[in-house]
Amino acid sequence: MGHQEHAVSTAHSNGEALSLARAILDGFDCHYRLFRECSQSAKGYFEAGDTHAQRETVKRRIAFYDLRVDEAVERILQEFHPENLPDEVWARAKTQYISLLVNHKQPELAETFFNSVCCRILHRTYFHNDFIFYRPAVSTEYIEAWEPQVYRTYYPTRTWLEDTVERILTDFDFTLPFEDLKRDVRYILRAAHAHMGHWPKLSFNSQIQVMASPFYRGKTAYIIGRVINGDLDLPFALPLYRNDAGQLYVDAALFNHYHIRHLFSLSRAYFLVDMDVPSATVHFLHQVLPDCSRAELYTMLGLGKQGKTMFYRELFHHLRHSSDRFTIAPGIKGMVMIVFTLPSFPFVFKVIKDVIPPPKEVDRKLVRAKYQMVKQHDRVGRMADSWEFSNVALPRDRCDPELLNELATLAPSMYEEDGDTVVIRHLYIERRMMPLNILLDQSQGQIVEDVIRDYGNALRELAIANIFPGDMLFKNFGITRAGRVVFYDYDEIEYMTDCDFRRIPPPLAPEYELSGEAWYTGHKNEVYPEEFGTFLLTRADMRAAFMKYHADLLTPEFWQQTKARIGRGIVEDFFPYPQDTRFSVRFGGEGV
Ligand SMILES: Nc1ncnc2c1ncn2[C@@H]1O[C@H](COP(=O)(O)OP(=O)(O)OP(=O)(O)O)[C@@H](O)[C@H]1O
Repeated sequence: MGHQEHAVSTAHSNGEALSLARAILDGFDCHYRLFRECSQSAKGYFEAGDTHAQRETVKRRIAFYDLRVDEAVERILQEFHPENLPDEVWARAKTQYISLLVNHKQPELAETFFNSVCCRILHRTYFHNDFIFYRPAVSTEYIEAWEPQVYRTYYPTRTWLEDTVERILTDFDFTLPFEDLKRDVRYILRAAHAHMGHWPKLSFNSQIQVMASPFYRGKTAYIIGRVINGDLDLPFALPLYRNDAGQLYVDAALFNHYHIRHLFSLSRAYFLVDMDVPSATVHFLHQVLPDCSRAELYTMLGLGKQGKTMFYRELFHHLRHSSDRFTIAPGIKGMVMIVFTLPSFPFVFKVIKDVIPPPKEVDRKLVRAKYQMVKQHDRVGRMADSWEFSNVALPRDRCDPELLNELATLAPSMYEEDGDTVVIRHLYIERRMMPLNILLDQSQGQIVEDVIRDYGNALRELAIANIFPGDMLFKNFGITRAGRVVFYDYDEIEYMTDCDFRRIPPPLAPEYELSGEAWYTGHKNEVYPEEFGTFLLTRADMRAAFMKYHADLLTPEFWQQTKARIGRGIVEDFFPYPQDTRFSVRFGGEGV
C-alpha cells in the first residue's frame, strides 16, 4: 500500500471507529437518562404516598440495562456490519471511546456499557484488554471534584445547632409541610447527644455533610450524611416518612455504624437516588461505610451491572493476594445447586445442576425465574440478593479437585476446561452466611432461643411481604455477620397470594391417621401450616422457643389473614432499624 493509500485507509478506519464509539456512547447516555428519570420520579411518589409506584419503578428499572444493550447491539449490527470490521477498528473504537469520556460524569458506567455491547458482538476469545475495559481506563478520582454537588456542607455553631439541623431538613425542598419540625430537630439532637455521651467542643473543621439527594425506598426517604469535628467522623441516617395527613416526620436518627450499614444490606431492595456523578456518591458512602464494598454500594444504588463489574475486579484482586482454593461449601449439599466458596472471601458461588432429582419438580429455567423473582421483590432484609454471571473463568489450580469433579459430573453443560482455567457458564454469587442448621447443631440455651425467635420473625416478615418460602428447613436459611436470619434457597418459593393455606381435615376413618400417611391431598400450592412443626421442630428446645414466640405460625389463620391483607393492598412497614431507635418508642409523647 502506498503512503497516501495507507493514510486514507487509517483515516477511514479512525472515522469508522469514532462513529462506532459514538453509537455505543449514545446507547449508554440513553440508558442513564432513563435510569435517572426513575430516580427523579421518586420524590413525587414519596410525597404522594404512592409506595406501589415507588416499588414498581425499582422493579422496572432492573431490566433497563439489558434493554439498552440490546438496542445498541441491534443498531451496531444494522449500521456497522461488525462481521466485516477489522480488529483494528475495534481497538481504535476503544481509544476513541476514552476520548469521548473526557468530562463525562459517569465514565465508569459508560466503560462497562461498552464492554457489555462488545462482548455481545465479539466472540469470547476476543475479550482481551485491547478491545474491552478490563481495568478502568478513565479515572473517576478527578470527577470527585464534583463532590460539592453530591453533598451540601453546613458549618454549625453551638448556638445555631438547632437552626442548622432545621435547615438540613428543609433544604430538600419537599412540598409537604413537617408535622412538627421543631420537635424532630430536638429529637435528632437528643439522639446525637445520647450517642456521643456529651457535646464535643466545636473544632476548626466542624461541619455536617449531607447527601444532596435523599435515598428513597418503599415508604421512606433516608437523609444520609456525616458529622466531622476534629477526629470525629460520624455518619448518620435520618429516615423520613409521610403521615396519613400528608405531613413529614423524622422517625429516627441512626448513628450506630451497624444500623446504617444494615440499610445498605443486599438483602434489602435497591434505593432510588438522584445522582449526576454516581462514583462520587459511592465514594462518599464508602468513606462512611468502609466495610461496604463498592460493588455492594453500586448494586444498592440500582447500578447492578457496575456492581458486578466491581465485584469481578475485587474477586480477581483477591485471588492475586490469597492462595486458598475454591471448595464445596460446608453444610448439607443441595439437590438443585452445587454451592462452593473460597474460604478467604465472604461469598458463595451457586451453579444449577443439569439433572435435578425428584421429588424436586424444577428445572434450570424455573430456578432462574425464581431467582429473578427475588431480585425484583422487596427482600425486606430476609432474602439474600445474588449477582448472576455468565462465563466466569477461574484459575484451575485454585479449585479443589473434588469440586471440579462435582461440577463436571453434575453440571456438565455449565462447565468447560480451557487450559489453565475452568469456565463456568452460569452462576449466582451471594454473601456467605453460616447455615442455620450448622449453627443450631452447635448451639444451645439462649442462642437457640434467639435464633429460633429471629427465624420465626423471618418467616413472618417474608409472609407479610408476600413470599412463602416453600421449603422452610433450617438448612435453607443462614445467619449474617450481624446475627440476622436470612433465607437463600429460592427454588420452591411462591407468592403468598398464589398459595392455598388450609386446615388439616379430620380423617375419613381412624386407620388413615394411624397409617402415618397424609390422608388429605397435597395438591400443588396447598399448604397445611399445622404440619410445619412436625418436620421443623424436632428438638425440644427449638420447639419450646418457637411456641413461645411464634405459635400462631403453626395455624392456618395467620397465613390466611396475612394473605387477605396483601389481597386488600395493605403494604406493611418494615423498619430496617431497631424499634427502640424510633423516636415514637424512644421519646414518644414526651415533651422535650
Ligand atoms: N449464602 C450461603 N451462605 C452459606 N452457605 C450457603 C449459602 N447458600 C447455600 N449454602 C449452602 O449450600 C447448601 C445448598 O444451597 P441451596 O439451599 O441454595 O441449594 P438447593 O440445591 O436449592 O437446596 P435444596 O436441596 O434444599 O433445595 C445449603 O444447605 C448451605 O449449606
